[in-house]
Amino acid sequence: MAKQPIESLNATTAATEAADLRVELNQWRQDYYDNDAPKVEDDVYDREYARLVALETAFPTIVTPDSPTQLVGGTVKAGFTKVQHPIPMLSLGDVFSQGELQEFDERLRQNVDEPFDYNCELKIDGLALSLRYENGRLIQGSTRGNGTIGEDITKNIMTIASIPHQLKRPLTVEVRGECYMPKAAFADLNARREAAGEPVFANPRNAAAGSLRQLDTKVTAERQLSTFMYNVADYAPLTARTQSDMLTEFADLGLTINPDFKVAHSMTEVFDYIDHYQHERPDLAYGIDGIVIKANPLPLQRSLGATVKVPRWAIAFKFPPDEQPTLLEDVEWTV
Ligand SMILES: CC(C)(CNC(=O)c1ccc(Oc2ccccc2)cc1)c1ccc2c(N)nc(N)nc2n1
Repeated sequence: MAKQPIESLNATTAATEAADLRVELNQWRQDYYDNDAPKVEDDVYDREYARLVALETAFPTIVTPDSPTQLVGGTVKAGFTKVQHPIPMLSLGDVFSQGELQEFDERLRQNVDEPFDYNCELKIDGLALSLRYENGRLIQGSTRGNGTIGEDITKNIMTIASIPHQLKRPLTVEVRGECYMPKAAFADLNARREAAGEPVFANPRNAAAGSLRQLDTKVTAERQLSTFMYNVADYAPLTARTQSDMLTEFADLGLTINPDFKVAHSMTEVFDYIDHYQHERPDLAYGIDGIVIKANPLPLQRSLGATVKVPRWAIAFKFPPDEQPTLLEDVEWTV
C-alpha cells in the first residue's frame, strides 16, 4: 500500500501507522538478531525502519520505549550467560545516498570548530563482538545483545585463530569488532550441509552468527570464523590519537584489523573510497554491506560522544543488497 506523505498525516494517523511498523520491524529484528535467520532482505527492513524514524521525527510524542528506533541489536539466547557491557556496544546510524552522507558531514561540522579528517573503513557483514583484555590477557568475549547486555561467548571466541589470547602489551582494554565468515568458508559449509541433507545458511552473516552463538564450542571451532577489530570503548590505555593510528596500534598489539582503511581529507575522497569498494565488493574475500566513516581524531570522538544507540562521530553508508554474480570460473562447465 502506498504510504501517505508524512505532511498529510496527524499525530493519530502517524501513531497508528507507527504501531503497525513496530510490530513488523520487531518481529523481523527477532528473526535477524535472535534466530540468526532473517525473513526479509536488509533493504526491505531498512526502508520500513527509515519510515518509522521519519514518523517519530515528525511526531516525537508517538515514540514508545519498545520502538526499534530506541533499541540496539537483539536479546540473549537461552543457554548463554549474560554479560553486562561496562561501556555500551553501540550501533551505527545508516545513510543510503551520497546526499545523505553530505548532510551528515555538514551537520557534524556545524558542531565542531576545528577542521578534522574522516577515517573510511569497510563495514563487514558479520556480527558485532566485544573482547575484554586484562593486563594483556583475553578474559572474555561477548556479543552485542541489546547493547548493554550481551551473551558470554568466551569459550567460542577462544577457538578463532585471528583473536590473540595475549596482547603484545599488558593492556586492560575493551576492544570492539566484527566476527565474520569468509565467502569461501561459507560456500564450503553450505556444500557440506547440503550434502548431509541439512538446511543451508542464507548468507555468510547468518552463518557467522549461527556459528558464534553456538552452545557447542566444537561446532564453532570448525566454522573458519575470523574477525576485524575496529574500536575501543575506553580509549585510555592506547597511545593513538586518531582512529587510523588506533587501527595500526591494534595490529601492533596482535589484533586483526581490516587493512583497507583510508584517511579522507574531503568528502570527495570519501565518495571515491565508496565508489572504489562498491566495485571491489564482489572480489573481496568477505561480505561487506557498506562503508563506515568516522571522525579521525579520538579526542573529537570522545567529546562528541553518543546518543542512546549510536556515536555522533560515525555513520554507515549502506550498499544495496549483495547480488553476488557467480564468477564464471567458479562454474563447472559440462561438455
Ligand atoms: C563505531 C562503532 C559503533 C563501534 N564503537 C563502539 O561500539 C563504541 C562504544 C562506546 C564508545 O564510547 C562510549 C563510552 C561511554 C558511553 C557511550 C559511548 C565508543 C565506541 C562501530 C560499529 C560497527 C562497525 C562496523 N560494522 N564496521 C566498522 N568498520 N566500524 C564499526 N564501528
